[in-house]
Amino acid sequence: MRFRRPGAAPAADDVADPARGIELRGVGHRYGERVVLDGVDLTFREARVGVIGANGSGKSTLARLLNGLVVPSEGRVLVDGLDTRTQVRAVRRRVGFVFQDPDAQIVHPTVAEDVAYGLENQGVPPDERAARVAEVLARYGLAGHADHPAHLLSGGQKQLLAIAGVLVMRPARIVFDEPTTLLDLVNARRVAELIAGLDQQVVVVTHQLDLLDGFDRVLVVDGGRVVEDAAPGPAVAAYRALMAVR
Ligand SMILES: Nc1ncnc2c1ncn2[C@@H]1O[C@H](COP(=O)(O)OP(=O)(O)OP(=O)(O)O)[C@@H](O)[C@H]1O
Repeated sequence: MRFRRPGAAPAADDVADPARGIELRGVGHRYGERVVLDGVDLTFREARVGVIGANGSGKSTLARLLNGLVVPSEGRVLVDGLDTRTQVRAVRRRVGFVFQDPDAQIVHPTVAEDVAYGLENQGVPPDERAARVAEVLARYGLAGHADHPAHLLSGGQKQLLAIAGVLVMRPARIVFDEPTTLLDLVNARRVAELIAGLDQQVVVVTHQLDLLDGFDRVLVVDGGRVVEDAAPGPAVAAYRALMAVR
């Protein structure tokens, strides 16, 4: 039970409103002088959102804005009403992020330690931690690898481990930045099936267009702007048309 002094400011999570989803308001981003996103106004409430576009169009930057890995040079990004600029810790608890390269995410010597790391950071007690780690490793076929050195896993297993490390934190939303790019067809299909089965809201940046089958909404980014925002069929057609004239 938590007590609050009358009139005291509420804790960040107390004011979060999950019905608001993820909002980008008047967002622009520059790296130095270079403008990489401009005039982006979006609200994501759908369960499955895809982001596609040419290399360098700004997709990863857009993805990184969603959990505060990048703070916009202009405008605001709100997650359930929480501002990524001022409430980044609360935002990160709500939005997990899976990188293209799992080596960027795997930091601990063994598989189980790696998955436990975030929970430890959040002060989850050891018994609960062990149970949650065991559950998530079993779910993603890594139970037999719990004590193995993480860096010796195959590329596909590493990606599953990186995803397990995010899922064990139970975020309400997960952003995947090109999660299948480094994987062979079998592992890419496994990751696609895993994504399809998640209860969370999912935003996926990808060049693998069939990953978007069944998605609710797909954005096409070009030159730092969202140039199409539609169902997968029309969005992919717009992207193909755009690429055909280059
Ligand atoms: N940290 C950074 N510092 C400077 N420039 C950057 C940085 N990150 C990205 N950029 C530049 O911003 C632009 C957009 O990059 P971003 O990674 O968002 O594109 P992308 O659409 O995800 O590309 P890809 O499909 O190749 O992964 C690119 O020109 C890139 O070189």
